[in-house]
Amino acid sequence: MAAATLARRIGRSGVAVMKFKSPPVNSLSLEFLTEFSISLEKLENNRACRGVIITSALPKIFSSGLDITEMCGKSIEHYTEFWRAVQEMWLRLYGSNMVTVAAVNGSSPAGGCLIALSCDYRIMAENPKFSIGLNEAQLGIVAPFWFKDTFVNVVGHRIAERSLQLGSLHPAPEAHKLGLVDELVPEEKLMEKAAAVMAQWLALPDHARQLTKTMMRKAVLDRLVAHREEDIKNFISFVSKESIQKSLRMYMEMLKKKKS
Ligand SMILES: CCCCCCCC/C=C\C=C\CC(=O)SCCNC(=O)CCNC(=O)[C@H](O)C(C)(C)COP(=O)(O)OP(=O)(O)OC[C@H]1O[C@@H](n2cnc3c(N)ncnc32)[C@H](O)[C@@H]1OP(=O)(O)O
Repeated sequence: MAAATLARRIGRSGVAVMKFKSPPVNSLSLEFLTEFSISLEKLENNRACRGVIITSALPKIFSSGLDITEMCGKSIEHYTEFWRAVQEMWLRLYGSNMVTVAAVNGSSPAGGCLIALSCDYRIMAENPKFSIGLNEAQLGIVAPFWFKDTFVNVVGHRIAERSLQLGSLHPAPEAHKLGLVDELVPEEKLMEKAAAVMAQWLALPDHARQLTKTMMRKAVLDRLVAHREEDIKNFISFVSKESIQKSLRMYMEMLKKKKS
């Protein structure tokens, strides 16, 4: 696959490093999501792999979230395939038996934030120009219940409610204060710190850690599994509305104008 180049390396420590590399902004296209899920599945099935560090190969951007062009002016069949791929990615990452550490080395709005939230631990570069959050409301769209559940499980109900309603993108220091990221480190120390955190988590017996993780996350995962088709239908009916299409088009235009 060409668009989403994901470098993987499993060291002697049993840790893979996955680097998003889909210029210009690592947006989560259907192709990217499919490749990401396949990569996770391969690592999950590799007994030599016990943990994965997820980061970006691009400067300043971890991931710009779902590829908005995948949600604009496409067919029902396309929306169905795209949303199933988004669900699949989350089910694999949030439900992973591996230790997952996000080394967030750039901005991470919406779907990018979901990826970080789905990991076991988040370390972010301490650059106030980098921001992270579920900003869907700013685009005139609504974060689905499982994005919300994942967010609540990290920061708690009150912070999630305020942040989601306002569609806030939190600069790194604020994200740390809110508990949205666990640690801030200078950018050049990010991978070193991620490896140290990984070693700490891998020092425990896998079975005890994995069963505990399942216990903590199962209810939220089961909720999407039980309502997967309904969630796809909701997405299609939401995104097919002309008012939503208009909001998405205006948002894309705003992004382009910002450049000129
Ligand atoms: C009732 C219940 C119903 C439930 C229904 C559920 C419905 C849920 C539906 C959807 C959920 C969506 C979640 C998402 O993830 S939406 C995506 C949100 N993402 C963003 O808001 C980020 C937008 N991008 C930016 O803010 C910036 O691009 C940034 C990432 C900060 C990088 O800035 P910069 O380095 O300055 O780069 P540019 O802005 O110049 O961007 C370069 C080009 O990339 C294009 N771009 C950027 N982001 C996206 C994206 N997410 N998708 C597609 N394309 C993107 C941008 O337009 C530039 O393109 P070009 O060079 O052609 O001008």
